[in-house]
Amino acid sequence: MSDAPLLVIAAGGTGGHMFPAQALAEAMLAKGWRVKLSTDARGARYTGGFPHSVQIEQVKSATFARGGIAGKLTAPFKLAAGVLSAMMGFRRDRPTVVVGFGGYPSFPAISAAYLMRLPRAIHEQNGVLGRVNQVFAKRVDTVACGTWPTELPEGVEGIFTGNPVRGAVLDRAEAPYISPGDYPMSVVVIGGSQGARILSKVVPTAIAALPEGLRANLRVAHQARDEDAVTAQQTYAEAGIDADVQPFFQDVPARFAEAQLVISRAGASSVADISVIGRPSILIPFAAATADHQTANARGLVNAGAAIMIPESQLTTDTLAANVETILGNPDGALQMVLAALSVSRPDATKRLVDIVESLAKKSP
Ligand SMILES: CC(=O)N[C@H]1[C@@H](OP(=O)(O)OP(=O)(O)OC[C@H]2O[C@@H](n3ccc(=O)[nH]c3=O)[C@H](O)[C@@H]2O)O[C@H](CO)[C@@H](O)[C@@H]1O
Repeated sequence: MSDAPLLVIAAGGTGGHMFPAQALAEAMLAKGWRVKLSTDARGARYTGGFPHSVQIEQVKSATFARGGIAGKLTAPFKLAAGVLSAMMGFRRDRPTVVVGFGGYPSFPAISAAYLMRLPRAIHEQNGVLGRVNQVFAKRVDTVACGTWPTELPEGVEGIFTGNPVRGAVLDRAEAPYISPGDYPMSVVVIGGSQGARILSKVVPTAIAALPEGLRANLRVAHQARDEDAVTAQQTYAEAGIDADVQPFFQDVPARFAEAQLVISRAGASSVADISVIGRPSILIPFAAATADHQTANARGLVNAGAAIMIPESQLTTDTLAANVETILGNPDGALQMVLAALSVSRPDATKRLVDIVESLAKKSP
């Protein structure tokens, strides 16, 4: 067996937890470390992009949030079995450092690391700790935060690392910005990985309601769910707006780079992409997100003066149209928003995470 140091990454559930985990895995392999990933069946769906040399271990994950009464009753036993199995694995593998990225599948490995006093950290992507990260915030050496500020329990000091972003986003970090003016301009509308119904309802009518002079200059790229696409496209067409409506844009980084304005949900990665490329934005947090974490995600950009936040409850054609006009009607203000977004961005989030792992490794017995 190689005597290279071993990083165990524990993550799961959704892509939101898995993508930053993948970024760290790639960076540590490049540093000559071995990497193991501990996840569950749901998380395993997002492992396609992980390098082949990452050994993937599937754990049985248990959550109190699903599975009805039977699920709630058996969850503690499943969790305990998972922790025991992780401890046996750690006795064999002797990890140098363990890092959790949230989600229930990260519970067994971080618990085992805590019980065995192994150097350990968690990374939280959102501005509010998820349930599992909440449990461990006081029981790890380092709490790394993808969003800043993050609401942390009293006595816990987080480190702002940022959320790792894709290479295609980094390639366009600080892309030159053409301030709004009397020429063709581009607006990008995205609703997170699944698209957002409410944006398809309100954004096309708001754009259609803009003053003629402004509207005539706009091209819109709008991510819409299949069931909303036809109506959205029609509304744009009737208002004479050149709109490209798709269920998912593969080239969001390139489109952001060309955009004068982004209208978006406030998922952690969307916010990170907007910050790193540096674009003015109107953020509409998903009101039903756990602990309203999307509002917390938006706060950094809003406080810096880089974004306008519209709560879902206040999202109407009129409020949105007024805010779009405010941004696109003020070239200097739009440029200030770009600079503000860049001032709070963390394009080096992966490197900051690597630094944390390397400094924890010094504590390894
Ligand atoms: C509904 C919900 O609960 N969403 C959660 C989910 O976000 P969800 O996965 O929806 O969204 P994120 O904003 O974190 O990530 C979306 C990513 O997809 C990209 N993109 C989007 C649209 C498109 O057409 N093409 C494209 O490439 C964005 O640029 C971004 O990089 O996990 C995040 C991280 O825990 C949370 O912050 C979100 O609250």
